[in-house]
Amino acid sequence: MLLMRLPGVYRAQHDTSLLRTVLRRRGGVAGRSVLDVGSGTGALGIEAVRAGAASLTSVDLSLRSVMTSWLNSRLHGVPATVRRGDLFAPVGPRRFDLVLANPPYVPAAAPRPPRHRMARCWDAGPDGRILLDRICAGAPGVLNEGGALLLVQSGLADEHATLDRLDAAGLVPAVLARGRIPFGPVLRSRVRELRERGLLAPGQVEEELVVIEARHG
Ligand SMILES: C[S@@+](CC[C@H](N)C(=O)[O-])C[C@H]1O[C@@H](n2cnc3c(N)ncnc32)[C@H](O)[C@@H]1O
Repeated sequence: MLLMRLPGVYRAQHDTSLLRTVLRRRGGVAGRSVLDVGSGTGALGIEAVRAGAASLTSVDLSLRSVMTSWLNSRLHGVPATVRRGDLFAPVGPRRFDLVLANPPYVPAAAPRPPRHRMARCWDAGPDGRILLDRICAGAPGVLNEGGALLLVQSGLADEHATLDRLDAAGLVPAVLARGRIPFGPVLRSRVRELRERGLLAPGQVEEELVVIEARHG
């Protein structure tokens, strides 16, 4: 898929493509309303509309990402409502049949995600869970009955915590897919720190990506 990208916007990567593949294979998108939260280039939402989604809303905290999502949706002839803001806040009381999320999930030394800079696309606090936990807690409030959240994360950010939190929020979670990828530049630069913190096994050079589905009702 051809996507334009303003500087500072997350380039669609392995996590994006794993979630896109699951979306294609899983089906059940035709006629559904879709929310793409943390949309970046808009790749996931565009994939959903190509699979027949009836409507698409995209949200990102970054103005450049919002502009990029909007431009890519026009480039691909995909009607989309694009909003800037924090996670689910910009959609108000609206609910959706499908919520797609590839949030920041990389463990970082800083206790909070950065307010600016590219690192906002991946850094998510010491355990990598700042955004994941908020998505787990907030998802029931934006899902229609019978709807589902499809989320991708790294195994380094504790997939069991995600499954537990989704369950605690009243959703029914399951792992749909896994993929192993070599460390990218961000993880390569943090190997020593992550080993010292026990998040990486000695000799570990690959990261596991996990796609989790959580059904509402
Ligand atoms: C890993 S990138 C994923 C981008 C795109 N969905 C993809 O799969 O290629 C995470 C995105 O989340 C956005 N983001 C970070 N914190 C956010 C927040 N609190 N609310 C909304 N979006 C956020 C970043 O700007 C970035 O575009």
